[in-house]
Amino acid sequence: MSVKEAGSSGHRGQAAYHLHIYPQLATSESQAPCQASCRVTATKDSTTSDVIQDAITSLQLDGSKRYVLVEVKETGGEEWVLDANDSPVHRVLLWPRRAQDEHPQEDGYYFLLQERNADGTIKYVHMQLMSQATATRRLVERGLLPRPQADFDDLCNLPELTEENLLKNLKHRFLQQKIYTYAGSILVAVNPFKFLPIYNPKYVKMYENQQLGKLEPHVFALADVTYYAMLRKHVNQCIVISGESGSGKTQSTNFLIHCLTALSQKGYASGVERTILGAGPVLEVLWAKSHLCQEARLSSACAV
Ligand SMILES: Nc1ncnc2c1ncn2[C@@H]1O[C@H](COP(=O)(O)OP(=O)(O)OP(=O)(O)O)[C@@H](O)[C@H]1O
Repeated sequence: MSVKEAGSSGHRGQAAYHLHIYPQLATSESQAPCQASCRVTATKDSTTSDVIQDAITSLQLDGSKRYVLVEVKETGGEEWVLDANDSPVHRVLLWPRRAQDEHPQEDGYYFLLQERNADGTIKYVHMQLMSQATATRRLVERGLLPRPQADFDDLCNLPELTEENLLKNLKHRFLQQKIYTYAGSILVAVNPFKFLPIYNPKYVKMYENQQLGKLEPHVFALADVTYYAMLRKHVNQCIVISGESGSGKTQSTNFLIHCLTALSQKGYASGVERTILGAGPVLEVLWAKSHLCQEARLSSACAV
């Protein structure tokens, strides 16, 4: 992140800007890098020394040590050590417009706060990691590696399949109101507990006769491939819906039936859907009674 105009509250009535500064320092004992970042308010007249001083205060760093401010430009991985009298705000105003707004550090254009050694050279931490990251970035820029993707609509495409990555991906998508994610031909649904406007006839039409995975994951896509597989192969199809209590199985069944009846009727105002949905609870009871096993509560069936 870089700079954000903060109105005219700066020194001497000048426009003030927020500079985002990422410390790249090693703590003396563990040599683990310091992670926090800070936001410093500066004007065009603020020098690098002023900004470093504010960052030291904000990050509660050891003021007896010497620090440098390094401007990082993503393009080409350029890094520039600022002189004590340079104006960091002036540097930022030369960045592309989009880079001047707040953005994640991985999008480039930011400041690093690094420590100087006694001889004036910069004390680099995690050189290996940094050069690895720079090398990867350059390979991406040259098109030799795929661009890192923000989220994956199919969990099978995760670069590293770990529980943490999987949950992170589901959460990232959920926060963008993308409640459905594929895992191959399996559809994972995260219960939003609120109505989302993604179940109207427009969506039935959009997913009709489309290959699974071509469009954004959706329960209608599953209904559609099942319906057309039945028509093509003349074989009964089965959709298994599983999840803990309250996860949205009944709701998903209703959406599936809604889509299946719409596809079979080619009209959306049919009474068939209401009849099938109305029969659901009765079918569930019959199913549970005919399967007198311990898991009866967890099982239900609906034949259309
Ligand atoms: N896709 C969805 N969109 C909006 N709300 C949903 C969705 N799925 C589930 N819900 C909400 O979650 C509630 C619980 O869902 P549902 O009754 O389908 O769970 P269930 O898995 O069938 O539970 P149980 O196993 O206890 O019968 C619903 O009443 C509904 O409010």
